[in-house]
Amino acid sequence: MRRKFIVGNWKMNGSRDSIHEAKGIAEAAKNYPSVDVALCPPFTLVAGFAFALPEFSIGGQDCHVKPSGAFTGSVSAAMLADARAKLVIVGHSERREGLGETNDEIKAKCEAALTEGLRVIVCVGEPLSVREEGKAIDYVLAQVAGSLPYALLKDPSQVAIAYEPIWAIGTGLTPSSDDIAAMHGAIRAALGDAGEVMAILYGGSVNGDNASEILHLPDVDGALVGGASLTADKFVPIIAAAAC
Ligand SMILES: O=C[C@H](O)COP(=O)(O)O
Repeated sequence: MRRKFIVGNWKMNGSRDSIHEAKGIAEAAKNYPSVDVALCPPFTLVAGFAFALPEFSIGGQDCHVKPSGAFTGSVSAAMLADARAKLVIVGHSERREGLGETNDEIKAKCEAALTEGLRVIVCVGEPLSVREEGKAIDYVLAQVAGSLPYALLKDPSQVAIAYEPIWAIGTGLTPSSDDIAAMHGAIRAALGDAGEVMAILYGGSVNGDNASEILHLPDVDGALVGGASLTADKFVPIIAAAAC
């Protein structure tokens, strides 16, 4: 049985003072031991949060493919591990679409992260035009096939897929329950044996009101939450919904 996994992606939000929210979330998460909870703040806060909350999972939002070198502005998986991060998000659509990241780059980042002992969340998701053309499942399965480092998948539980339809991110829109279940089922089937243990998360406008319905759909093992993860009062109800 796969454990529910709820991950907060703070994107480019938060300051050192936000440790109060992170502590509130980490403290409340102890009340839901059946749920794995993690927070991915901006790079500047990773080490501070991770050292302040050693029992809790703090992660990065991206990593470079190389461990070190002349790559101005980049942070490696080895650096995240050194900062006591336990996981990293790769391939978020804000990087795929916004910065032109390719499946090959995302696969290499995934390999780098696994090599450093980090759990990896690989994001996939279709733009609205693809959904409207009726090609969303084919599009997402191609991203899954192209982004996962199958050769390195000795322990598939170290990898999670986050299905995030781009048009649902930060918009208040979500796919129908049937559409979410159909996509997650298709991803599960495509993963073969690895799909037995690999978590498949849903992301895109998850909040305290819709979390329970989404998290109890077939093949939905958790959520990647943006805006509603920034404060304990909004994020904790989503963790609680995963526990029920
Ligand atoms: O990584 C998180 C997702 O992009 C979802 O963001 P959102 O919950 O603000 O829609």
